[in-house]
Amino acid sequence: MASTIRIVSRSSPMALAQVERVRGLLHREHPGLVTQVVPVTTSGDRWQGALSQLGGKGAFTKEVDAALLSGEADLAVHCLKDMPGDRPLPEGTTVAAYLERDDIRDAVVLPEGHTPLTLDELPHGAKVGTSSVRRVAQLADSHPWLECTPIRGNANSRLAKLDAGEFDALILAVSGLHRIGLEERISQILDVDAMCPPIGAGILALQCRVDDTDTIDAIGPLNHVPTWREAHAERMMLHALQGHCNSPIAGYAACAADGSLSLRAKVFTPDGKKVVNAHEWAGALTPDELGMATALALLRQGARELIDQIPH
Ligand SMILES: NCc1[nH]cc(CCC(=O)O)c1CC(=O)O
Repeated sequence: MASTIRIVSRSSPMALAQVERVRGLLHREHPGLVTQVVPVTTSGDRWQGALSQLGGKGAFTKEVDAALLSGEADLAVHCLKDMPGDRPLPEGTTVAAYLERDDIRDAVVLPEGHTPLTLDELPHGAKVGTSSVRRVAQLADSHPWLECTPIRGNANSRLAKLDAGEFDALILAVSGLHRIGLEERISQILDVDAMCPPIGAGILALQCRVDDTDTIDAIGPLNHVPTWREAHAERMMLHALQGHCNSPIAGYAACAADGSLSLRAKVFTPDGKKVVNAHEWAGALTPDELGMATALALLRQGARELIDQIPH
């Protein structure tokens, strides 16, 4: 069993909070274990422009992967939703555990001290800060009077821009706000039917080297099986769709208490006017097979054309 585990982390408050959660779980499981944090800055953190101009995929994971593969660190903690979905993990690494899933919903946040409002109550032309093509597409259709405006940076810096008056509202993940201790900033939680979450929402994935059996053994007890099943179904669906970073894709698997697994998924046009929608139950299928079946259901309805028509 490992005596020390070095955990590579981006330096945003959310990333550091995620690492602290993993350290807490590891220390509870293995009281003698020593953990260390190895900080990195990724190109996605440095670049404030559109992610598509950065080669898009992997902007937040490239430097983290390098630290793992070079042996500078043993473990990486990723938001699953930020892991590239169109390509396999870097050769030599694996996700050896998924932590129990947090809230998958998005929330509306208003400037500090503002009276709570729902999206429906925001005035005509209100500036809503979000760069997510998934959020923009759904809002364009459901709330056409709002003006989505790009915003980048970590959640804390986005909130600072909101409080400085640059935006009238933000859309942020409920789970992320909890992780940085700012859930009291939530003005409205958006139901999954109103704002379908991204693939992998609220899931932390623990990545390590495939040959590092010490670390794999140490993190094994942290794996949450229902989350693992949901993650596999969602990720296979995303992989089979072969989206790009401008394709509004949304969806979530749900593992019920009796173990039955379902997957709902949607692909939108950027203006949200057209949507293809699938909802499949696993029955006897494995999570991967459910993901593939759901992707096929979307492709039969024209998802490929929809995705390929979007410039990227
Ligand atoms: N794109 C940044 C990011 N990556 C993961 C989360 C939230 C936590 C999660 O879903 O795991 C966030 C912040 C946000 O979208 O508000």
